[in-house]
Amino acid sequence: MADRIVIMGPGAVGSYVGAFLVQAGEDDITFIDMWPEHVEKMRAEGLRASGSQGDFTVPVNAMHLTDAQNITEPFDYAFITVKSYDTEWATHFVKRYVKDDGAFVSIQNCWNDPTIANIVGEDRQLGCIASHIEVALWEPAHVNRGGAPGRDHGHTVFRVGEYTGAITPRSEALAAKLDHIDAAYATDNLPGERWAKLCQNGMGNAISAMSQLGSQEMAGDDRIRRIRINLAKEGAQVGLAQGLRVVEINGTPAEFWADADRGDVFEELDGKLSEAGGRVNWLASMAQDVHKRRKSEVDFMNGLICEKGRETGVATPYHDAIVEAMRLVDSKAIAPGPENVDRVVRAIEG
Ligand SMILES: CC(C)(CO)C(=O)C(=O)O
Repeated sequence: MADRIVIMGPGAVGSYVGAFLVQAGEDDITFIDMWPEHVEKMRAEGLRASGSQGDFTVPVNAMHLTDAQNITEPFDYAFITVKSYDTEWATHFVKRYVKDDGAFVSIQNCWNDPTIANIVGEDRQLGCIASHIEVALWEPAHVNRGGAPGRDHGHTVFRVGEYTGAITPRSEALAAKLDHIDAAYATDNLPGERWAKLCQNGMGNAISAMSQLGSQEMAGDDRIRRIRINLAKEGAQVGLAQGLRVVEINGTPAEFWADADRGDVFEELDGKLSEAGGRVNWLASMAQDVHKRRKSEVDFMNGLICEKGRETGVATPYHDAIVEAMRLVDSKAIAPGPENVDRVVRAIEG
């Protein structure tokens, strides 16, 4: 069925998803964004998607925030794709343009589903995890995917779940739309999926952001691998302590990460990480933000793991140190660079 979909805040993920949905030609897609040059260039030249899945440009309907007042026909879906710290106002802003029975889909990192559900109602909220999509918007109107397509190696990238839990015709229909881009499924386990992605981001994004090292450089550095294993261990322990059905984190069960203090488990995880540099030396989204001198999502990512750790009585010293260092980067008190890895090591290990 053709739906009217608005993509609210098309950064890298929103632009990538939107470009493919426009190309698929089944739905009517509108982009609303706060970056004037992005909107202007999309209007003038179309939206280009390049990288591991080919290179194409599609004409798109792109609007500045100030144009939205002219929207007359309400949308069936709003895909919320802004950074976490913009979720609240962006949801309020777009809500008036969505049908009363329309739905809101968080295609974001972190765990913004409760924030959106509080604004629109639980029964109108869905979350979509984009697992290992690896996309970047380095210039207006051009999104690039560095990561290998998940479908090629049995990995499901898009996981769509209702806030209220059960798989529904709506979550299945959305998964079918996203399956045009890469492998997708509907899930009845949004919190467990979210937490696994949070751990995946929590173990990589901030360390990449503060050091400005890419995925291959991080895979080749034994200190960074040790930090990352401990970050994943803490994240997995906190997720399991909350009673979540945490799905695999980077292809490995959460219980295994949680057990990383055992020497043999640590060795196995270390071996896996040393081989997981990826197809290109990729900068995680938080590293892209720091590079662009934008605010990071650290409080919504590692900060959330610390907060839930305190609630469940699980110690999170690595995440605490990461949050502290990233706040210094965010406030420009320290510059990003590889020396910040030593700062984190010193803060934890003395
Ligand atoms: C895990 C990773 C690095 C790729 O999907 C990501 O989600 C991000 O860059 O935020």
